[in-house]
Amino acid sequence: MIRVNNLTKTFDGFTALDNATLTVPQGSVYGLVGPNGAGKSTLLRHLCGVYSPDKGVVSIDNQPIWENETLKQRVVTIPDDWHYFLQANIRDMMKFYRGMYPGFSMERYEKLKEVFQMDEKRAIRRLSKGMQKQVAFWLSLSACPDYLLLDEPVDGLDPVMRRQVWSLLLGDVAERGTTVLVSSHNLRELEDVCDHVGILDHGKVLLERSLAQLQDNMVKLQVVFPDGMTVVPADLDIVHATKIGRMHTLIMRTDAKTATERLAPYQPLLVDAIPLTLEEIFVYELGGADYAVKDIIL
Ligand SMILES: Nc1ncnc2c1ncn2[C@@H]1O[C@H](COP(=O)(O)OP(=O)(O)OP(=O)(O)O)[C@@H](O)[C@H]1O
Repeated sequence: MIRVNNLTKTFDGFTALDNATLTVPQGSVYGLVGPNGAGKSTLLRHLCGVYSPDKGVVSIDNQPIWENETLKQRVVTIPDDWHYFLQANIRDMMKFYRGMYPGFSMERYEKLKEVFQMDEKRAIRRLSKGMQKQVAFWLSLSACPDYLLLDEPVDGLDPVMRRQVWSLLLGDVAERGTTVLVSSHNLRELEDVCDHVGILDHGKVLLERSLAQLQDNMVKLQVVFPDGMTVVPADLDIVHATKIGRMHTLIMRTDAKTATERLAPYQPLLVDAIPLTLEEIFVYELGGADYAVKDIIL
């Protein structure tokens, strides 16, 4: 489990992380979402032990990661700007990873060669940006880490490779219990893969939730009320309502069963629960806050 408690980091008087607190449960895929400059990369650099906290605690499996060489061998990061030795080809970098990470599996490396289909003798600097990212995934997954930290991981990958990479990652989560923390600007991109989401803005974690919590707490219903009933009853806990013709679309802060029961006395002609997107849930969860939530996460 990853725990970040009241983490503060300041650069020359500028506060990049401001009392940030979050928890990434074991075996989860945690999406860290926030706009440019929110502090995502800075947080990830603390988690892989590159930065030391000014204040607060950053621990993995209850041990501080800072200057903890043994723990770092179980944590692999793919940063936004993945680094390689300038003259290295893929095989050279593989040897570097194999030396760094005791969990590195040559068998996995050979298997993944078939997925990524690249000539190991190719100089990495001659590869396209997207191909370099593929190499980063190839080597990182071969290292069989317990924790995988990904900064904007699929940027630069084509749609087919994105799907491929996500399927490999989710396979590792299911089979090996790998814990994945993934940062992104875009909640939409994380919708299908994350089971936990945290929102970071101006160095603060605005909220974090598990998907199960999110899905149980809010419901979207399409409702048609009987003739003559044009106004939605005020006693329903409605966070958002729209109407097209006779069809009301209601977002209510409860679960689908309770919502249907509460609508029953009004004898609706139709009640149909439809899925809420993660974006909708976050927008309405944060709806009362005095900032442009949509600008933060969409
Ligand atoms: N080494 C540094 N020195 C000075 N300021 C820094 C440093 N690293 C980060 N910052 C500042 O901290 C803030 C957060 O930066 P960070 O790179 O963590 O944001 P981010 O959420 O990853 O952004 P992006 O989505 O654009 O990559 C920014 O204002 C950035 O300028």
